[in-house]
Amino acid sequence: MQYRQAAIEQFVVTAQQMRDIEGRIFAAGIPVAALMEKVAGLITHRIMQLFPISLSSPLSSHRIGVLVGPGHNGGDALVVARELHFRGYEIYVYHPLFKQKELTSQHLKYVESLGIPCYQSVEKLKNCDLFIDGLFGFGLQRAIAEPVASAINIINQSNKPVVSIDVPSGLHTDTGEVLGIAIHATHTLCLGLWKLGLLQESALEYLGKTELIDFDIPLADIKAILGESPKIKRFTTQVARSIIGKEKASTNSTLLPRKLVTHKYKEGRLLLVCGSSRYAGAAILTSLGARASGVGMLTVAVPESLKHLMVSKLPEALILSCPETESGAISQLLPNNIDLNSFAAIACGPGLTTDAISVVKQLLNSTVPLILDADALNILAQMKNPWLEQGTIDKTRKATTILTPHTGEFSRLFPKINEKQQDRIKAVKKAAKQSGAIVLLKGPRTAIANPQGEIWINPESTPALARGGSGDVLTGLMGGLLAQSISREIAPDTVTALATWWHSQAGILAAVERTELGVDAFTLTQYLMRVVSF
Ligand SMILES: NC(=O)C1=CN([C@@H]2O[C@H](COP(=O)(O)OP(=O)(O)OC[C@H]3O[C@@H](n4cnc5c(N)ncnc54)[C@H](O)[C@@H]3O)[C@@H](O)[C@H]2O)[C@H](O)CC1
Ligand SMILES: [K+]
Repeated sequence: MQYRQAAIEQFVVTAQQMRDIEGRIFAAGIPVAALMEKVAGLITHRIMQLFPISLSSPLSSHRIGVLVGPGHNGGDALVVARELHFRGYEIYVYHPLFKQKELTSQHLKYVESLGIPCYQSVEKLKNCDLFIDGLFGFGLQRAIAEPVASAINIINQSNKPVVSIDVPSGLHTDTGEVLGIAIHATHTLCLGLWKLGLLQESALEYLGKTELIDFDIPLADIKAILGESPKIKRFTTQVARSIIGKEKASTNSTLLPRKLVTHKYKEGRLLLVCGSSRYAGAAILTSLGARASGVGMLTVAVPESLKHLMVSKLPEALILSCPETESGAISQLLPNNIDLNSFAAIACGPGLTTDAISVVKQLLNSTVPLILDADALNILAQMKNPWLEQGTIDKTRKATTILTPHTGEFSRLFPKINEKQQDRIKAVKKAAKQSGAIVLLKGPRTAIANPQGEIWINPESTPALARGGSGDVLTGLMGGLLAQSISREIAPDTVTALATWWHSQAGILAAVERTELGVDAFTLTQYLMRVVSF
């Protein structure tokens, strides 16, 4: 059971893939009506848990308005309506005039025969305490028109809780965009497998709390459509656990478990290149992020004016003081006797300013796994070179390159890939293929793509992280994990996703304990240690 649950939670499907998977189980013999009964039974059970009839409050406080569309989403909703009716809830049905699918119209007929009031005007449901949205699921094909659009508007204005079945009606199942108007759900019960649209930024404000209702689709049928190793996956805590490995030390002192016999050079050598006299804090935050990763040896290259500050903040780190420009940026990367290729990984960018051009050029010519963030990305975007155009950055460098832009940096790096229009997941996939790098596109649902088209999505985060400095912490943390992963043979895109997961879990934990206002970047670095003992 454990294994199934962990696997199921990772999968992500488009509407077509869901249709194909369900087509297989129907072809294998389960009647559509039987599956609908099973699914709707699971939904009913969950709704009764979420909204129990408490004996103390009169039944009338459990008036439930059920919104029924013409397809099987509506069919689900009618079965739920019927079952809640038998369990004492007061049910009212709204079913706009549509040509209904056969099974749906049969269920409507039976619901009416039970004396459950069914209306074609949503006004009649205005005294309900709760709504169940069964208007459209993954069969939505076009923008929602009248009269359903007005009905949805009335429901949204009612400020009553709404439980959406499968997908909030009006959201595109794959891109998450709003087709005309969409239900603002307080809960979304996604059926069977997570729909891609629910992981898209544009959908987030419509979802409410999301959960998956597993209706026992055989794994073989899922893999027959998605493949043995699906291209798009959710990076869940179970995935993090599986990467960290069962042999985790019980002390959980580091995220990547260590052998009893080890030494600092075996736990990774990381070089950070960051900071400027204008942005000294970025160098500190990046270094604190790296420290939290448990990396064995940390070297930080900063402009000479920051050396003493950095030594005082990070006594354990080797601080390299570099010559600086008039503006206080690093002008020359390192004293000659430092071999860049002696590091397991390099991370560069936070607080660099765009004056540090020669630094980025020098790092690009190293043959070491390299993370470029912040101003290193802006410098890369300004450079007239083939790095980003011919899918060559990894081949030219003969080492992994990881780019970690937020939306603004992304559009400067990849101006032709306008991720605002299309879905961000498609955009980051294109960018990775076009550049040959691993590309992480930051956001409330950060997506990480490798050049082979495989994508990790971070399914859980917190608005508390939308603050200056939290990206610097991520860069340091990611660099530290990358440096340690080389000896553990964990793929760099997986390490990137692991760092993202760790960073957001720390943010979530900090927000719970200190509210979303209490998660400044320095505090975040302190919570990173708290996550490992999960
Ligand atoms: N496939 C199954 O048997 C199961 C599906 N599950 C549930 O059913 C829906 C998917 O059902 P489907 O009938 O394919 O489509 P919808 O109910 O999502 O859409 C309704 C129907 O409406 C038409 N339509 C599309 N867009 C519009 C529009 N803008 N305006 C008016 N009408 C529109 C179109 O013809 C659609 O067919 C899935 O989400 C689940 O809820 C069960 O869970 C499992 C069995
Ligand atoms: K729905």
